[in-house]
Parts: sequence; C-alpha cells; structure tokens
Amino acid sequence: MNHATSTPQPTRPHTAPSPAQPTPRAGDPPGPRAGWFGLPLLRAMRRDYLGFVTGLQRDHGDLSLMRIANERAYDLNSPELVREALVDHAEHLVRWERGVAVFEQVFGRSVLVTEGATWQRQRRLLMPAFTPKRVAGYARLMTEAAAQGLDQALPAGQQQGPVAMDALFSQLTMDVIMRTLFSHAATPEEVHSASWATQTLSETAMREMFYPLTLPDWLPLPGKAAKRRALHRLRRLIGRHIEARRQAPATPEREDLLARLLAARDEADGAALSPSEVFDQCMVSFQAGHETSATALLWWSLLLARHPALAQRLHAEVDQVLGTREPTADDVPQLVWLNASLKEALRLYPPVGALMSRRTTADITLGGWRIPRGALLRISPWVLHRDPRWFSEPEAFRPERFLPDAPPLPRSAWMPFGVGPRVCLGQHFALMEMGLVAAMLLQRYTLALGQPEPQGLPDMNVTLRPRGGVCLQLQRRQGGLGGRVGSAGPAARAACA
Ligand code: HEM
Repeated sequence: MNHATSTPQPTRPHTAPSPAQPTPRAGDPPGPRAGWFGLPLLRAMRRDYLGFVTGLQRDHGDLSLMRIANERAYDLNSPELVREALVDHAEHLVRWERGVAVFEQVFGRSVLVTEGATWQRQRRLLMPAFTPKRVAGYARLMTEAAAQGLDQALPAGQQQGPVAMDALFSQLTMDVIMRTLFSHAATPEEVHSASWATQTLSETAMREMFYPLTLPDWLPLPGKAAKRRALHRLRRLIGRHIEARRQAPATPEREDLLARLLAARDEADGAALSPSEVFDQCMVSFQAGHETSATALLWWSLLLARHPALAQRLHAEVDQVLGTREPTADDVPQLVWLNASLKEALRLYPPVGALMSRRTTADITLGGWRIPRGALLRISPWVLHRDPRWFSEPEAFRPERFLPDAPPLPRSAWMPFGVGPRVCLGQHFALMEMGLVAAMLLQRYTLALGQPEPQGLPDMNVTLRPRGGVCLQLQRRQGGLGGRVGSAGPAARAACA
C-alpha cells in the first residue's frame, strides 16, 4: 500500500507545533467562539457538518478546540496529530460514549464498541478470520455473488439502460457478506428486507448520535417504530442463519466467516466466543461489512463515469490481465490502475467521512498542547484527505497518486480505514471485495452519466453517500462478458427512480 513514509514539508501555516515539544504549551489551542452554550456551533454542524469541520482547519489550524456546554472537543487535522493520538496514546483513549450507545443498540457488545480486556480478547479471536491470507480464501464466494448481481444488472436482451448503482451495489455487497458469512446466497426477500432495515438504522443512528441521550425505543417518538422493526428484521435474519448452522453440525468443513467465528479459540485460555458474542460479531460484520463497501463502490462508479479516459485505461488493464476469465485473489494486485482508482475514490469520498471520535481517559499531550482527561477528540478523514499539503489539487480525481511508483505520502494522510490498534478489522476484506467487484463490472459494462446527471453531493449519514443516489447508463461490452445473463438470483433489478 502506498500511503506511508516521509513527511513532506508543509506548504502553508501550521498552527500545531512539533509533537516533539517537551513541555506542554500554556493555555488552549485556538478555536471558534462558542456563543451561548455552544448552540450556534451545534447548529452550524447540523447544517453542514463537512463544511464546518473543513472551516475549523482553515480558520484555526491543525489542532483546534471547540467548547460546547461542558464539552471540550478537539479537532485533529494533520497526519502527525492523528498518529500521535490514535497510535501513541491509544491506551488513553476510548470510543465516544454517544457513538457507543447508539451502535451498541444495533451491534450489541461487539468488537466495534467494547473496550479494554473484552475488546482485546474479541479482536484477538476475530483477527485470524480477516488476515489477507484468509480473505483470499473468500474470493470465490465474492466472485459468485458479483457474477450473479452484475449479470442481472440489465434485463436479458437489453444492450444498455439506466441502472440505480446504489441499489445494485447494496444488493451485491449484501449478497457478498451473506455468502462469506454463511455460505448462503441472499434471497430477494432477504435483500429487500435487510436493505430497508440497514438504511433505516443508518438514518436513525445519525439522528440519535446528536441527541444528548438515547431515549428508550418503546417510546412513541418519530422513527422509533421503524427502528424497532428494522432491528427485529436484521436480528431475525442473522439468528436464522446461525441457528441453521447449529442444526446442521454434520455439514462438511466450511470456509465461511461463521465457521471461523465458531472455531475461534483464545490462545490465552482456549475459550470460544459465547453464543451472544458470535451473534453480535455476525451483526457487525453484516452491517459494517456491506454498507461501507457499497458506498465506496458507488462513489468509484460515479467518478469513473465522469472520467471516461480513465475508464478506458481500466478496461484495457482488466482485458489484458483477465480477458474474460473470472478474477481470483491473485489477480487483484496485478490491477494496479484499478486499485489506484479505488484508493483515490476512498480518498475523495471516505465512507466513514467524519465520525471518528475518542474520549481521553488521562491527561495527554498532542502537538505540544496539554489535552485534559475527559476531552473529546475528533478526526475527519474528509478534511485530512483534502489537504493540499499532501494531495495537490485535492478536489481532482487523480488515481496516479496511488500507483506503486508514485511519491510516498506521509503516514496516515490516507486513512479511510482508520489508524492504530482500532483500525478497521475488515480492511483487507473490503479492498479484496472492491477489487473483484470493480474488475468484474468493467469486464461486462461501460459506464456513462445518465440524464439527469447525478449531482454527487455528499450526504453525511453514518456513511457518506451521494445525495439523491447515482443513476448511471450501463452498456454491455462487445466480445467480453457483456452478453452474459445471470440465472434467477438475489439481485432485484436496480431501476432508476
Ligand atoms: C470500504 C469499506 C470499509 C471502510 C471504509 C471501513 C472503515 C472503518 C473505519 C473508519 C473504522 C473505525 C476505525 C476507528 O474508529 O479507528 C472501522 C472499524 C471497523 N470495521 Fe470497517 N470499513 C470497511 C469495511 C469493513 C468490512 C468489510 C468489515 C467486516 C466484514 C468491517 C468491520 C469493521 C469492524 C469490526 C470495525 C471495528 C474495529 C475495532 O473497533 O476494533 N469494515 N471500519
């Protein structure tokens, strides 16, 4: 991966001093005026979160302090500060309690929300299921899902037509995670029901994140009934598949994620994950594992439709490396332009764009400033990824930044999967899945902007999605796999609104 090593000299003022400074600076770092209890700041954040955090760096530098009521929130906007916090001070940080409260309702006490010894044990037990080697073993399950979904993107016999890429990628990545978790292709009913549930939970989570506390779900408040239904549907879906596996212990050795979770034993004491832990880890893999990848592929497809010359280059690369055969895990690293375009899409539109936050559990020093215990730290990949110090013309889509011979970037300037011990558990899984799906899409279709053109404005929910969706014109490629039509399967055809 090409995102690390030396640190170029900053080309514009940098208010955070060198992290090596021995004594903390007196006073507080700069920041916006709070106004009455910080309410004007909260309102500005609600109106345009990405614009707000971008403005913080522009106006106050890499480390800024914002006071909202009793809260001291620090925004960290340089790769050095991010590493200093998430790597050097990892043991003095916990996840932000509001995020935990909201996510715990959906994912239970899974690795995403636990802390301390429980988190360490869960992470240790799960890691072996997500190593690059293990992920390569899921490649065939991934390509089976991708072939089925992509072959059905256009109706049989139709050469071209508009396709709602959001629905296509959501259904496809859901099928990928169902097959990799349970060796089971998602049925159309499951796709339909789980898509609605995922979307509903994502919107509710984003709303609830900004409340001071999570009110009980039984209260007759707007959105609570939909949230209850959505949670019930997802739990039933996951529970049914786990139960089916328990009922069929005599099936041959499986290579799916559930098999790995059931077989996992702690090296320290030989203990397995408890049934509720297995359930929660399946929930988190299902949810975290499909919406993020679908969002990343969605932005990538829009960028490609807007850059036909690059698309041509990618078609040529895929044709040369793969021809018409199905890709394998070993092929993915050979597709250097394709991988670079995916990384560049993740830079411009990181699916987890701005909601990484931590609470300090001790006094620490960051960038030379003393940060007290109990402070909130916020990190926004959106801001870091658009910093002209590391990415010249940051708004431009330039995959060549990520080619193997490109100049190195500062460590953590590119961080769509986070940094440090809590880095995304599924990052190798996601990159493999995205590489395979993108290559197989290019083998079958060319992409063009539909009418009306998608605006592509980022909308902050839990993931950063293009507002109003993305409808693209797909055309079958001649002489390739474009003529292939899949058998009946999970993908409900994704019509444009
Ligand atoms: C493009 C796709 C993905 C992106 C951009 C992404 C991004 C992230 C980010 C930013 C974090 C939080 C890091 C932090 O707080 O420091 C995270 C955590 C996590 N992700 Fe992903 N993710 C993706 C795909 C996946 C997949 C496919 C899975 C599983 C199948 C997954 C499972 C997890 C888990 C379990 C955590 C929590 C790790 C922990 O707290 O120890 N993610 N991801």
